[in-house]
Amino acid sequence: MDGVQLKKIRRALHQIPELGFEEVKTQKYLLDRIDEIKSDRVSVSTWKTGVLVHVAGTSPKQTIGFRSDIDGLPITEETGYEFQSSHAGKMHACGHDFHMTIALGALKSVIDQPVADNVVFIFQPAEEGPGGALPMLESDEFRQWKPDVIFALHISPELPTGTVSCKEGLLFANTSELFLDFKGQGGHAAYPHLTKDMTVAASSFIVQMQQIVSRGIDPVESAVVTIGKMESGFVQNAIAETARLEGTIRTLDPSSIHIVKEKLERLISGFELSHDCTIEVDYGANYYQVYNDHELAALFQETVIEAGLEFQRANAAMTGEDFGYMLKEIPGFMFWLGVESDYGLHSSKLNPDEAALQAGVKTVYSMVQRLSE
Ligand SMILES: CC(=O)N[C@@H](CCC[C@H](N)C(=O)O)C(=O)O
Repeated sequence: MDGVQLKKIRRALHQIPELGFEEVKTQKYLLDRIDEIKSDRVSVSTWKTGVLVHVAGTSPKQTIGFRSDIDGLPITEETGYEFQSSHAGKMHACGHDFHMTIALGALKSVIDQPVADNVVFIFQPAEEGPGGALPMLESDEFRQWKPDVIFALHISPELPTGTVSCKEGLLFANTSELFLDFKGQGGHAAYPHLTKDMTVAASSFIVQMQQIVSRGIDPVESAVVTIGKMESGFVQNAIAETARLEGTIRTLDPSSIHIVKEKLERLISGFELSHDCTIEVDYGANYYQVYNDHELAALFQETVIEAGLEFQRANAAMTGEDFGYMLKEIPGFMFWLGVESDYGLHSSKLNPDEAALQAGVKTVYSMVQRLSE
């Protein structure tokens, strides 16, 4: 596919972002495009809102998997693009429109220029939440074409367009979502002494919880606790009886996440006592770390450089990815692809450079060819 075709696909996908397991239009769009390019060596299957495409190799010894996530985020787009999201309050703010486009481009390359091994393209729902990788991995649809080796990409706004970045070992963190529901006695704004103000309790909790990482985790380990959303109250002159905090916990060491949770629960008990309230905690979706296979990451670096693409060694990041579950079971790796955006991932103004699409397709196809030698 040339740059113009890739751009067209990316823009069409960009307009229809859907949340986890609601990717109905996205699935249809993918199936329509796959239908246009498929040959008699191609078999297609669906799992929930996801899609799997198997391309039979010319003399297969193994199956190579490439996975793309397909969901968007509950963010209101502010890019001002003429092709901006047509779904109010939803946006491809994490680049999954790029990931899908690159997967379709690489699929077309594998169909047009066949390789010896079987290749399966996996379009996986619900990466942002509640997590599609683990249930998909366990599904019959996935198991029928289970790859022997698997890889995936993520766009990187911080890297120059087309630069590929990877490392062996740990790439992404262990994660746990965090939802906290505070409940106490609300009342009139003029009578605070007769209430248990949940806005004050939740605000104070956010401040206190900063010490979990700074004083509870070994400084040579890394951890993050972020609250991304806070809700409380209904009107300016009433004291809120409920408050809700939504956030995420990230750690580089899988065991540290339990330490953070244990300290959080102690803090909750203390707050329930001191603020005379109840606090319910829910850890939502938990993702296992993305750990790249050493040999495959080295082979990938060699392949990228030989293909004439720019390569930069990556550092581990506190981002999370449910692709970690696939890597726990199947050897493989994940890599970053530079898209040089003025705004970062999960920004309402994320504006990745579409010139990276062709570099992405070339990278994926070169690695498929290399693995298939
Ligand atoms: C690459 C990326 O941005 N991934 C997301 C994964 C979200 C996991 C889950 N919803 C959580 O927040 O813990 C990320 O935020 O890192």
